[in-house]
Amino acid sequence: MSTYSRELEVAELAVQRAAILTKKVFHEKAKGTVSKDDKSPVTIGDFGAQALIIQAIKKNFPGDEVVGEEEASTLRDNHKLRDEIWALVKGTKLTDADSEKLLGGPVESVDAMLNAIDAGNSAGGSKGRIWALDPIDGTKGFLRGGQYAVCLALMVDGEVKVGALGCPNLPVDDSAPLTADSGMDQTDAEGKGVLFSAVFGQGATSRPLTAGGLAQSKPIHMKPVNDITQATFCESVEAGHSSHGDQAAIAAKLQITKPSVRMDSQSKYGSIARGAGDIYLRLPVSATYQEKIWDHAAGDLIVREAGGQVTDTLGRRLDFSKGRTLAENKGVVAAPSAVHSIVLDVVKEVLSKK
Ligand SMILES: Nc1ncnc2c1ncn2[C@@H]1O[C@H](COP(=O)(O)OS(=O)(=O)O)[C@@H](OP(=O)(O)O)[C@H]1O
Ligand SMILES: [Mg+2]
Ligand SMILES: [Mg+2]
Ligand SMILES: [Mg+2]
Repeated sequence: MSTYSRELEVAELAVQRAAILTKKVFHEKAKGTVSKDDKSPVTIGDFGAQALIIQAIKKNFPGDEVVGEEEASTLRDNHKLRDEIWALVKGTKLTDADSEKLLGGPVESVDAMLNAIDAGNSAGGSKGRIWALDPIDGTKGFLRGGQYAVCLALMVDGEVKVGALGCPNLPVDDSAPLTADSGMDQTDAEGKGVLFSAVFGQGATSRPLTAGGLAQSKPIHMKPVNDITQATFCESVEAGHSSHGDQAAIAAKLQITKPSVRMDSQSKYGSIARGAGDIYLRLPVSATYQEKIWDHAAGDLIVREAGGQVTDTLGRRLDFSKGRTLAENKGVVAAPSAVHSIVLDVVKEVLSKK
């Protein structure tokens, strides 16, 4: 057995099972959205997916810690919301009985569900085995029928070793053209949904996210960029999450002519890793915001294993060992290794003029 093969299998199945839940939530009218302290939305899908994934991790690797985005305090006070989530969580399982068994079976009770959600409270850091979990990345995209991702990564002593990204609204076909997703409902066309994964030193793969699809793994690679002016770059939908203005200035300096592709979530990392796009730029808007490790860990590994380089705007590798946030990094620049330094030089030039 190759290194981390069991962790990879558990991660992939856990992400696949969580995506069954998130798809169900999308198709139900009431998505149970509440606002968090930072005004960002969280839905019954985010809580339910976090419970299912942490349950699977704890059953298989009881000593591991989890840095998860959500926590259960609002649910302990709001029983209506809690019960809606419980109905979802207890009704979600994989169709393949052996796979379901491998995940450790269903969550036993409401209390076990709340405790699983709260077990995502690790402080992170540079020692030991710690999973980074974003049960729904791109919650706004999820709500509007755009891109979102179920994201899970294992870090060992601060380095990402395993990553899995479930993207229910991306096409399965690695060569399908990349399209902007703002405002349109891309959900649930038959055959949609891709799972990207990677193990450190073993390459990156994609396969259908659906039942049975996990056996159809194919290696993925970033597309060689021979002429950077023809490159496709992706960026966040929300202008508050990355600077569209700085990104446009960088593209203009690189003489990139194609318009940017705006999509929510780590589906940007998956999309460039399989060569559907080329470059992902995330230039900071705020001087104080620290990126969260769960928004980047799986994508960082998948892009690097597909032949890419990922750094911040100063050229430093993303450092996942600093706790729950990327406290030592500013922004993200991801591109094929062969052209990363060309892009980074222009990023620095544009930022230095501000
Ligand atoms: N101010 C600020 N700056 C940068 N990033 C922020 C900021 N606020 C939030 N977030 C995080 O952005 C996550 C979604 O990132 P995306 O690239 O998908 O953004 S976007 O929704 O398309 O704009 C989103 O992840 P989810 O909460 O999981 O959806 C947030 O963690
Ligand atoms: Mg969120
Ligand atoms: Mg996120
Ligand atoms: Mg999230």
